[in-house]
Amino acid sequence: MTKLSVNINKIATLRNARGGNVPDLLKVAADVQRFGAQGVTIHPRPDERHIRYQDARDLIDVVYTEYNIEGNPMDDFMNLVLECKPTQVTLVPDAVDAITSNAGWDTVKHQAYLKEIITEFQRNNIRTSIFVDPVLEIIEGAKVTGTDRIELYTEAFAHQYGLGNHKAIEPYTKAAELANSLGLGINAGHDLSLDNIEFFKQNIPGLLEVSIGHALISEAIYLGLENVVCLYNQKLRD
Ligand SMILES: CC(=O)[C@@H](O)[C@H](O)COP(=O)(O)O
Ligand SMILES: NCC(=O)COP(=O)(O)O
Repeated sequence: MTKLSVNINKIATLRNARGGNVPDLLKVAADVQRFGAQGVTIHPRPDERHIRYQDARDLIDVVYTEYNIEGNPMDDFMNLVLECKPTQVTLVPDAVDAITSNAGWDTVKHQAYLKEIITEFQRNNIRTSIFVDPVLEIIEGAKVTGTDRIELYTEAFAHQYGLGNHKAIEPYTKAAELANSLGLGINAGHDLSLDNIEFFKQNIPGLLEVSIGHALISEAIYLGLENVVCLYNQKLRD
């Protein structure tokens, strides 16, 4: 069974739009777990445009499944993760002004840097995962960093699959086979959705966890919209 970790960034985006506490991020985190998610993911960004650093702290008492914090390991992020002690930290090399995560690590070029950071998190009993493209040298480089897991960056797969190009899965399958042979755990995420998740899962041996946010929250809106419009109409009847 592959674990589903729900990324709740978008709930915080919606909350921040009005400055209050609707929707309630902590309630959503509690609810997704009650509904069956095996993990909660957040990606606090330096500008706190969605998840705030205080949210990461408040979630410690709410997340009783796997708590996964993603981000670029700059000093503030490192300190936050070491304070929160989540189940897993996922290191993502995104620029401060990136709209969303848009690249995996170059695990060859940044090997010494990653090794040092990974060692620090592991010393604090935090499992590590690093965000990578499905490139064989990059997977080999990831092994040398000492990371427990990799997270396959699935944007390219999701995009191509949406265009009908099912062959786009091939580099991911090969990367997963190599990761398995090297003893690296495999996570995956970015733009996974109800449309592509089944095919992805079927083609990735040993897929331990997927973190899904943007599509899942959008799908929740669509799948809940009919119900909510009906509920309003019931209350508005003469
Ligand atoms: C690491 C990754 O793939 C991300 O998808 C991410 O956590 C989403 O971040 P945003 O919600 O800020 O786009
Ligand atoms: N690690 C990927 C993640 O948490 C969610 O990415 P997305 O589903 O919002 O694209």
